[in-house]
Amino acid sequence: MSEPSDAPTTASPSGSPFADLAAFAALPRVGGLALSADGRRLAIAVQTLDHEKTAWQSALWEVDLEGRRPARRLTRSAPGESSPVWAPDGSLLFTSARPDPGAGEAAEDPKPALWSLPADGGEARPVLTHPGGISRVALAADSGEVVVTASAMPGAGDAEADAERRKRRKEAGVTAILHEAYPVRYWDSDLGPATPHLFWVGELPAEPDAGAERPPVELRDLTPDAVPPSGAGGDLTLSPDGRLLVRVESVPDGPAGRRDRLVLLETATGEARALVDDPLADLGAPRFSPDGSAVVCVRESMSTHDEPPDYTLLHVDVATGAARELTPGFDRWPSAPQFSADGTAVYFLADDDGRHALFRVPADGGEPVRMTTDGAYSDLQVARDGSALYALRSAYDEPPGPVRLDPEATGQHPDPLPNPGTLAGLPGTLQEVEATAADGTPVHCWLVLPEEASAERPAPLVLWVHGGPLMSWNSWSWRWCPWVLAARGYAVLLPDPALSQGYGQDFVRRGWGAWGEAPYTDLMAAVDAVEQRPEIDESRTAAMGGSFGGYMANWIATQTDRFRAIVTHASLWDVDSFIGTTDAAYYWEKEWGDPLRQPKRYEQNSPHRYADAIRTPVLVIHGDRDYRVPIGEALRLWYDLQKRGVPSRFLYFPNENHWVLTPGNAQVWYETVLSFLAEHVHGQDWQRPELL
Ligand SMILES: CC(=O)N[C@@H](C)C(=O)N[C@@H](C)C(=O)N[C@@H](C)C(=O)O
Repeated sequence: MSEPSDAPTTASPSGSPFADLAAFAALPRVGGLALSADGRRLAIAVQTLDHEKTAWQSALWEVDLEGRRPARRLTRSAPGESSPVWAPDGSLLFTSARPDPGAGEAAEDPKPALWSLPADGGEARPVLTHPGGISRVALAADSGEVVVTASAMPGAGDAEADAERRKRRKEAGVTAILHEAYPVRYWDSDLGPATPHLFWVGELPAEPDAGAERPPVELRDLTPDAVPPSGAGGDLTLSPDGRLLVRVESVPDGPAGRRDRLVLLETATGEARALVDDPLADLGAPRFSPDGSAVVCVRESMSTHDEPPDYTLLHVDVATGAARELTPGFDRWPSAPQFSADGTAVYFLADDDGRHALFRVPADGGEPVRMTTDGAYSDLQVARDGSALYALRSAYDEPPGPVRLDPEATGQHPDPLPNPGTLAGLPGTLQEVEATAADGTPVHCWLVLPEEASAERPAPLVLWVHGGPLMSWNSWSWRWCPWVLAARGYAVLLPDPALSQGYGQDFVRRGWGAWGEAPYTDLMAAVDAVEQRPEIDESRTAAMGGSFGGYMANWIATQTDRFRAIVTHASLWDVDSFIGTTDAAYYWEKEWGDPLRQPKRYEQNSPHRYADAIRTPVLVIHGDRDYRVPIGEALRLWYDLQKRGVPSRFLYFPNENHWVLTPGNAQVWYETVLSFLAEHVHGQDWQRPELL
C-alpha cells in the first residue's frame, strides 16, 4: 500500500476533547460511590483539574436518585476529599488533608483527617485526626459505629507518643527504615516504620451546640500487635451491630512469601482468632451478611509452577468458621461479593467475555446468573430495603457513571443517573472482533476505528496490549485511552490473548509459564485478522503496552519486524531481575520458578535474551517511583537498545509511579507517544514535545 499524502498528524480537526490533550485532561473523572443507609442519597467522587491545572482534585458530589436535577458538588478544597461514607444521621463522612479552620497555623505536612458534612448542609467539620493520617473509615450498618485505619509508629501506645516519635525522627533527620521481613515496599510507598492499625471510634459525637467545645474522640487500638510490613492494612468488614470485625491479615508463608487469611475480632475486647486460614489459598474481600451471622469472601487458590490461580466465593458461618463454596464449577473469577438486602443471595462481579459483569448466586447454593449484558461494573451498593442496586458502569466507549439496577432482573441495561462525567461524543466507533488462534481458540478483541477510516482511507493500526497479565480489556481507561489515538486517525486493536480473564480457566492455562508463546501468537492472530479489513492500512502498524503489556511490547520487538514502532511503558525486560526486585515477588515466582534451578522459562520467555534481534524503533517509558516494575528494567532495556544502535527514545518520569497520575505528565505521555508514532508509522519528522 502506498503512503497517502494526507497522513494524519498529531493534531486532529475533529474538535473532540480527545483531539486536544489539555481538553482531554480537563474531562471530569467519576470514581467511588456511597449510598446512604436509608437508600435516599448517593454520593460520588469526581476528579477535576485544580485551578493551576497541575493536579486532579477529588471532590464529593451528590447524585439525585430521581434523576431530575444534575449532580451537585458537595465539597471543595485544594487537597480534595475521598472515601465517602454516609452516617446513620445522614451526615457524610470523608477523609481529607484540608486544613482545619479552627486549628490555628496550618501543619507543614498535613495528613488526611476524618471529616463530617452535616445532613442538612453547612460547613464540614473535622471529627478525628491521627499523626499518621486517617486512611480508611468503616461503618457498622445498623449501629453506625465507626472503625478507622491509621498508621502508627512501632511501640507508640497512643497518638501523643506516636506524634513524639515522628517528631524525634524528623528533628534528627532520620528517614531510614530497618526491615526484618519481606516485602519492604508496596506500589510507590515504603513499608515501615509506621504500619496500619485499626482503631475503634464507636459512635461519633453529635455536632456541638454553637460556641461549645467539640468533645475529644477517643481512639482504641484494636490491633496493637500489628507489625510491618503490612500491619492491619488489609480489607475489612464490620458486622451490622458493630460487635464483630473481619479483616484480611497478611501472614508469612515460606521464605519471602506471604498469604492472606481472614481474622475475626471482637470490637469490645480486641480479642481475635483466625476465621478462615487456608495454607493453599489467599482469602479476601470479606463482607458481612445483613444479620451478621455469615461472611462472604473470595478464595484465590495458590498458583503453582503448572497451574494458574483459580477463584471462588466462600460462604463462611461466623460462629463456627465452617466455609462452603458458593460458586463451584463456575468457570469465571468472582470478585467483590456482597449479600442482597435480605441475605438470601450474593451479588458479585466477574470478567466475562470482554465485559465486567454483575452476577447473582443464591446464598444457600445454586447456579450463578449474569444480570448485566454489556459494560463493566464497580462500587456496587445494595439498598438496604432491597429496592435497588447502584453501581458505577463504564465500557470501552463510555467513561464511568452512576447507574441504578434492578436487584433481580437478568440481561438488564441499567438506568443511567445524572453524571457530571457525561461525554458529548467519541471520535470514532467501537467494534467487537473475534480472531481465531492457530489452535482454533477464539480470541476476543475490541477495535476502535477512527471516524474517517474507510476502504478509500484505511487507518494505520496500533496494537495495544493490556497488563496484568490476568486481566481483560473491558472498561474505560483514562490512562490507556484509545480515543486519543483515534482522534489522530489511528485504529486501535485491544485483544484479550491467552492468560486474559473472562474466557475460562483453560484460556489462562494456555499461556501459563509460557508468556512468549500463546499470548504472543494470539496477539499476532488478532493483528492478522484485523489487517484483512479494507479500512485498515496493514503497512502502517505499531505495537504498544504497559506493564505486562510492556513485557509483551518488548517480546514483540524481539520476535517480529512487522511493526514500524514499539512503545513500551513500565515494562518487564529481564524477568529474573524483575521478580527479584518487584514489590511482591511471591506473586510471580511460583509461575516462573527458581531462576537457578528452573531456568527454562526465563531462557525461553525473557525478552532481554533476544535483544540482538530488535530492529524496530522503541520508545521506552518509565517512572522512577514504580516499585511494581522497578526502574532497573527500563535502565537495562535502554542500555541494551542504545548499545545495539536501535533507534530509541526514553521518556523518564522522576516522580511518577507505575502509572502516570499528574495532568502535565499524562499530557506529555500522550504527546510523546503520538510524536513517536507519527515519526515511525507515518515517516514524519520527529516533533519533540515542547516541554521536554
Ligand atoms: C502483585 C502484582 O504484581 N500484581 C499484578 C496484577 C501486577 O501488578 N502486574 C503488573 C506487572 C501489570 O501488568 N499491571 C498492569 C495491570 C497495569 O496496568 O498496571
